[in-house]
Amino acid sequence: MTDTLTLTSPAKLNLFLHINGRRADGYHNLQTLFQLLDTGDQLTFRARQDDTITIAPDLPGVAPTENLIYRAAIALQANMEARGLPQMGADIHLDKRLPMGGGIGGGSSNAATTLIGLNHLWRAGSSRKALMEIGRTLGADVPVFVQGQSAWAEGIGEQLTPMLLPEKWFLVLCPDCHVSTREVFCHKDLTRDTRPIKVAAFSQGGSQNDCQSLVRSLYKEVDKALIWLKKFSNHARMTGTGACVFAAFDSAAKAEQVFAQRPAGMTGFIGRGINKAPYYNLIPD
Ligand SMILES: C[C@](O)(CO)[C@H](O)COP(=O)(O)OP(=O)(O)OC[C@H]1O[C@@H](n2ccc(N)nc2=O)[C@H](O)[C@@H]1O
Ligand SMILES: Nc1ncnc2c1ncn2[C@@H]1O[C@H](COP(=O)(O)OP(=O)(O)OP(=O)(O)O)[C@@H](O)[C@H]1O
Repeated sequence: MTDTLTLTSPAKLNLFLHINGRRADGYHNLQTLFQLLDTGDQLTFRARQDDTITIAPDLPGVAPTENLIYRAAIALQANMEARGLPQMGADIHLDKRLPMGGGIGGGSSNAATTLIGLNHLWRAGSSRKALMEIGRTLGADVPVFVQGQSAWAEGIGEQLTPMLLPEKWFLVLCPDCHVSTREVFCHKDLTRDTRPIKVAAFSQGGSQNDCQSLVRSLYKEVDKALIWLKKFSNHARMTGTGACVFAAFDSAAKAEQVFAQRPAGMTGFIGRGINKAPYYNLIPD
């Protein structure tokens, strides 16, 4: 076993997102289908013998101690201390490729990849389930990335059933605006009374993203991107609370052909749907 590890921290899409109600603690019960993508950030972990955690480079607009990578590392250290294991540290390098605040889960994925990477490097011996519990304290979307499989999700996003989805090619457009997840969930006009559906009843045609109409009305950039993408796909929609929008294609060539025609100034990427995250086999079941 070496003391350095490089992992891809994958993006996710919410193929649909239904909001079924608000809980007493303010969080929302939802149903969603998480699709992992092969596109992601690169994280390199180098173990240290002292207990210091360093992360480079800094993320613009994020205080170092608020970086979800740092918070994940500290949470794992605390868990190890509680189990009487020796403290270790790490120098972590982040090659940020995913847009932030786009609804593709980059921060949550970084946190999950850190839990998995450091659990391995530090020989902490935590199970996938134990790491998912730690992940839950960091954000609603962290457990699905720790589980490392595309999945149907309920509860606040933590009750997960792995799904085998067709590995399509997704064109993701990233409108130039930052949508706050909290702002959307707190908004008075959010649709939050969709009736729960059964997993078998899911089909792209019979589902929606309940945040989409609200976010379209608040952010004209999202609206414009969706109008454009719908010219190429009837199923174009927003992921999470936005701002990114996506459409699925059967081949890379088709996705690239559409992407090449994108409006001037529009950024985005093409990613392949994957059923398992690249780090899936790093944790024993
Ligand atoms: C919208 C999704 O991206 C769908 O995948 C997630 O549910 C959001 O997950 P996340 O970004 O990890 O969210 P968190 O960091 O846990 O929460 C951010 C804020 O979103 C709201 N929030 C989040 C998840 C949820 N099920 N109900 C909520 O109401 C809360 O106001 C919370 O303060
Ligand atoms: N390592 C990190 N990578 C990205 N964002 C981070 C990180 N650490 C903290 N953050 C903060 O978290 C916020 C949300 O980031 P993220 O990229 O996960 O958004 P998102 O794609 O909208 O996520 P979600 O789909 O889970 O709502 C960022 O705007 C940033 O302030």
